[in-house]
Parts: sequence; C-alpha cells; structure tokens
Amino acid sequence: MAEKKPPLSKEELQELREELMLADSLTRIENTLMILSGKGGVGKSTVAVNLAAALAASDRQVGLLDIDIHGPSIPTLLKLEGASVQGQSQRGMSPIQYNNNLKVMSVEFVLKDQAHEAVIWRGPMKHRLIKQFIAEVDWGNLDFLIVDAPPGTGDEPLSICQMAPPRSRAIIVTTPQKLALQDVKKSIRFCRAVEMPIFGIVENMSGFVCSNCGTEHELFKSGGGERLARETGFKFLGRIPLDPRLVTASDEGKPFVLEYPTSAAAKAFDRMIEPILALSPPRMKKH
Ligand SMILES: Nc1ncnc2c1ncn2[C@@H]1O[C@H](COP(=O)(O)OP(=O)(O)OP(=O)(O)O)[C@@H](O)[C@H]1O
Repeated sequence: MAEKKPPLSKEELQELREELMLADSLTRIENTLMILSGKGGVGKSTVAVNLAAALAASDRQVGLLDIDIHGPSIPTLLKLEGASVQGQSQRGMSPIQYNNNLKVMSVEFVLKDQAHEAVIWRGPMKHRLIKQFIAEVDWGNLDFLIVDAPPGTGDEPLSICQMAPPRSRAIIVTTPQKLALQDVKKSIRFCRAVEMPIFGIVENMSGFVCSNCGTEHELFKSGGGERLARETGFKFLGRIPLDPRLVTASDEGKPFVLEYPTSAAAKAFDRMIEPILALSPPRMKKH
C-alpha cells in the first residue's frame, strides 16, 4: 500500500514546526507520548489513561490531552464529564488538575456537545482547533504529556502528529488478532510518513485472566505484538490481559491501575512504564 501523503507541503510543515518550537507552553514539556492505534476500539484511551495515572503515581508531572474531536472519552474515563476549562493564562487554556501530579485537557471541556457533532468541523477549522489544543494549553512544567489521538491513519491523526510538540514519540496499541496486527504495520508506515519516532508497541486484550481462579486463558493467539515488535525492531512494551474489571473501572471513571494495583493488568502497566520513566529521572525536590 502506498504511504499516505501528509496534507501540508514541506515548507508549510517546516514553518509550523518552527512556530511550535517557539510556543512557550511547549518548551516546558520534557517528553510527549502520542498514543496511536491503526483502528478503533483496541483500548487506546484505556492505555492512555492508565499510563498517565501510573506515571503520575510514580511522582512525575503528567499531562493527559484528549484530542479525539469526534469521540473524546477521557472525561468519562476520569469522571470529569461536565467539567470545563479552568481559565486562561498568557500561555493558554488552563487544564483540569485531576490530582497533585496529573492535569487533564479534553476537547470536550471546551466544545461540550459540539464535540460530538463531527460534521461541523471542516478542514481548516479542524486544523486550527488541533493547533490550539497542542500549542495553547498552559501545562506548566511536565515530565510527560500523554496524547490520546483519534484512531486510524486518516487526516486528523495526521494533522495531530504533524503538529506534535518537539520530542514526541509514538506508542502504538494493538490487539492480538491478525487484522489488528496488520493495522499496526499501517501505523508504522504512518509514523514514518510524519517522521514520528516510535517508542514502542503495546499488545492489549492479550489473554484473559479468570477472576475466580486467576488462571490466564488465550482467547486469540497472543504474542503477535511482541513478534511484530521483534521483526520491526521496535521496543515491545508489554501485554495487557483482558480483565472485565477494566470495563467497570472505566465506566465508573476510575483509573484501573489505582483501583486494582495488584492485578495482572496493573502489573503489566507497571512494567510498561519502566522504560518510559527512564526518559525523565525524578526531579530534585525543592525544600
Ligand atoms: N485490557 C482490557 N480488558 C478489558 N476491557 C478492555 C481492555 N482494554 C480496553 N477495554 C475496553 O474496551 C473498550 C474500548 O476501549 P477504549 O475506549 O480504550 O478503546 P479505543 O481504542 O480508545 O477506542 P476508540 O476507537 O473509540 O478511541 C472499553 O469498553 C474498554 O473498557
């Protein structure tokens, strides 16, 4: 399949990147991780929320940006529905402080019901909106910005990745089924086209842990994500098993890793964040 051609010309892209490099709100973000998936429903938002919560629990300053214009789900996953932007500073919109170490911004906090009326967002408007959410949020000093991007490899994720802050890397989420793995290959080609380095691959819904006996069962052949990571040379960040409690925790708006810290899925997240934490060693505490 031919690689997707980015909608901006090389010159426009260069100009945009220079502009973003200068954006004051972005200079204070050490690392950005774009959570991507080749198709919807593989658990991208679940991974984004739990990664952000686990990194924040490890004493890092974390921002979570939900920039899925057509289906923002972070407000529901963190019980922040109905919340709106806290104000505006010179640097931009103030995000919502979820806990001491975690701030959240979602298109839903600004657009409310309009966010679901996808049809009104035409090309240039969408582009402006995405740029505003990337460059005009006053995050303060962050060790990590986690971005929940829309699924797929269409125009929106493309614009978002083109406008990604400096020092951005992608984490690709997949599930073990063959088709989903083909979608990862599509995401890899996509990242190459937008020159986004890939940090690693996560295999979600990989095996099922029985809540009665604790035994792990395979529903689909698992391990495909790991094999693919080996073949492509990208880091394999781990397998997260299917756990029905993840669905209930999400419905109740509670990060699973904080609710069930000893579960197999939470431990998978703990292992996953190790190489991520290494990107940003703990800051010296000021006394
Ligand atoms: N490991 C898991 N175990 C059980 N359920 C899971 C797991 N991961 C995700 N889910 C559930 O799968 C559903 C889809 O997850 P999620 O919304 O995170 O996917 P997504 O890829 O972000 O979807 P979208 O394409 O809408 O952005 C949710 O109901 C979520 O609770």
